[in-house]
Amino acid sequence: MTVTVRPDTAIVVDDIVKEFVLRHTRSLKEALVWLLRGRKGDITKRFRALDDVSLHVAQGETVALLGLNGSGKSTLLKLISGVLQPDSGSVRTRGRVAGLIEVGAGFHHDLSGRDNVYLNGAILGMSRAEIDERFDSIVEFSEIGEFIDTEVKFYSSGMYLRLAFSIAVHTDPEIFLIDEILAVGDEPFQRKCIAKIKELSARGKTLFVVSHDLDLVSTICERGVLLERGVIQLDGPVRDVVAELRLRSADDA
Ligand SMILES: Nc1ncnc2c1ncn2[C@@H]1O[C@H](COP(=O)(O)OP(=O)(O)OP(=O)(O)O)[C@@H](O)[C@H]1O
Repeated sequence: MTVTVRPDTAIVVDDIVKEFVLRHTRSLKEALVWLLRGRKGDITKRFRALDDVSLHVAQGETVALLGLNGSGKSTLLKLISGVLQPDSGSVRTRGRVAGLIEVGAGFHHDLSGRDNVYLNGAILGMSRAEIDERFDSIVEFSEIGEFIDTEVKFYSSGMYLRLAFSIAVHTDPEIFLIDEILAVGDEPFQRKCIAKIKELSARGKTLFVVSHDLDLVSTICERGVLLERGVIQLDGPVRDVVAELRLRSADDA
C-alpha cells in the first residue's frame, strides 16, 4: 500500500508490528523431552507488543501516548526513535529527533559528565563546534555545576536526567520524544523541564510524550492516542482520550 505523506508530516508510522520472544525457563526434563521429540513445537513464545499500529503526526503537533502498563507505549517510542526496528511496517521521521526514553541511555558510565556531553551530543547529531558553543549553556541548564567533571556512574538518577534533558534540548530537535522520565526529577527541575517543553512547542516543534501523569499531559499536549494491548483504541483531543482512559481504569478497578 502506498501512503501519501503530506509535506508538513513529522512522523509516519505505517502498519507496524513488533513482537518479542518470551523465553520460558524450562525444567531439564521438559528440555530433554523437547530434544528427544526432534525439537518439535516451540520452546519459546512470541508476544505481539504492537499490532498493526499506524499514526501520522504533523509538524508542531503535541501528542500524548496514553495507556495502561504494558500497552506498548515505550515500544512505539523506541521504534520512532530508531532504537528498535519493527518486524513489519515502517517508521519515517522528518527532521532531527531527540529522544529522552531511558534515563542515561547513551551515557558512558566511566566517562565524566563533560565527556558524556560530547559523546551524547554527537550521537544526537551535533557537531563538535556546536557542542563547544553550547557547552556552558548545557551545564548551566542542567545545574550539574562542579560535578560536570565527575564520572557519571556517581550521579544520582536525577542528575542523569538533568544532563540528558539539557543535552537533548540543546540539539534543537524538530521532534522531541519523552518517556515518563521527568518523574525522577525533583519538583523545581520538573517545572523547568515543563517550561522548556512548552517553549519548544510554542516554537513549532513536534512533541511525542508518554506519561501516566494525565493532568500533566493534558496541559502539554493537544492530541491524545490511547494504546491498549498494542492496538490504538482512540485518537483525538487529549481531554477526551484522558477522560476515556480514566473511565476504563475505573471500570477495571
Ligand atoms: N525487550 C523486550 N523483550 C520482551 N518483551 C518486551 C520487551 N520490551 C517490551 N516488552 C513487552 O512488551 C509489552 C509492552 O511494553 P512497553 O514497555 O512498550 O509498555 P508500556 O505501555 O510502555 O508500559 P509502562 O506503562 O509500564 O511503561 C510488555 O508486555 C513488555 O513486557
